[in-house]
Amino acid sequence: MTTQPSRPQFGPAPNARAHLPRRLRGILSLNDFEAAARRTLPRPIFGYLQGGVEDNVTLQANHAAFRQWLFRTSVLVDVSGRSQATTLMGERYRAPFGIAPMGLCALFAFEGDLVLARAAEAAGIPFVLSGASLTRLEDVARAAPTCGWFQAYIPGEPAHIEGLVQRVAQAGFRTLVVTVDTATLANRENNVRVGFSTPLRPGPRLAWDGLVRPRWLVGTLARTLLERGMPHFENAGAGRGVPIISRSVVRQFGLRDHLQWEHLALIRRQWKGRLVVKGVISAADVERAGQAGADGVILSNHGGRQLDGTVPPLRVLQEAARVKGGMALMLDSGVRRGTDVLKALALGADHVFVGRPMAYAAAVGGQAGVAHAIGLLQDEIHRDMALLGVSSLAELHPAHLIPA
Ligand SMILES: Cc1cc2nc3c(=O)[nH]c(=O)nc-3n(C[C@H](O)[C@H](O)[C@H](O)COP(=O)(O)O)c2cc1C
Repeated sequence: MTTQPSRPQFGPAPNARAHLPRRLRGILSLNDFEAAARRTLPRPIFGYLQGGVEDNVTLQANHAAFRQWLFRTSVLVDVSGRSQATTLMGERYRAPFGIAPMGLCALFAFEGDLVLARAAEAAGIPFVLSGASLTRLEDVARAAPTCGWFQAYIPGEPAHIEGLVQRVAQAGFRTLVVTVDTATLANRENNVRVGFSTPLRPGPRLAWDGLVRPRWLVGTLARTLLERGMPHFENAGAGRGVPIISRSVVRQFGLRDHLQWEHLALIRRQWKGRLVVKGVISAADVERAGQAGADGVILSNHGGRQLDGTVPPLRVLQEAARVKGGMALMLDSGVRRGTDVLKALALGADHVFVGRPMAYAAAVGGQAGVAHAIGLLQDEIHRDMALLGVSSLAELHPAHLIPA
């Protein structure tokens, strides 16, 4: 037993959040960002970001999955030196979570991808740039030289794979995430209902949706058009894709329903950096990813945006942990709380990713908003580790959990 020098703990002071921009002061948890983003973003854009697929069975199950586990705590253990720093695929990160890849972030906030990348870089957590993003991947690589990962959808034609892989490597990314749960486009009825499409079609409805969100109209759309020009899909392949607003252009998604594990093996042969497979949801596929030479997998159901009724990743985590071999095992879909992060790590995850709340945070508060979101989750993990009775993440174990 060691005697600690006195380390006073202060409770929440009345002005504890005075340093935050006014818009962020009432945001006490990641969940609080959603309502604020709804007030900030035009209806079609918020709808695209928030939406799931069909009846939202998976979207709801993702959140319920974390509630199906409850903690067994250890008390009177010295947790004064606790740390949430972690090593993942040979890199050191300051927290066990990162920002999941999301398309179109430059529509949520001015320079949205850069805002997310810079906030992650400053906090020492990974940020995954989406292959459906509107910012040139080379610019994001500069903004997040140590924490930037790139996510690609496998181009349907093998000839296009090489060009993309070369471009990502030349930009300086060291981790390539290949998303594999998109054999075809999902049935996002929600997008139709809210008037969202890619490209967005200009018209009276879109104009009205923008006019009733003047802060977004001026601060994000007008500023982007003036300073950066019309956003395009920049990173779907080796070259530039279609613009985000157009009356007539049709976005070609390319056929992906013929892709197989051999295509992943082809990428493995060309990509010399770390390779992560995102969107697997079964132990059998985790094993196949390992056989194809992946360095890691992200268990994910795309945040409930692909096949409705897919099992939440948390439910398959333990079976995946048994077969992961030397791969890093990661998870996303529904992570909102420090307790969610600790539950996932206790069940075998090495790292988790958060999607929507980070985009909401960018919409509400730009880089300060994302920094606030990251800080909230870090604070929760730090507090929860103490209450749970662990000093390092390596101590987390299934024995910390009991089914609800
Ligand atoms: C608006 C939006 C766009 C997304 N775009 C992509 C994408 O381009 N590539 C990808 O692999 N996953 C994409 N995803 C899925 C996320 O990477 C992640 O799996 C999911 O958001 C995690 O669930 P959560 O939002 O509940 O945290 C997207 C998710 C959202 C909400």
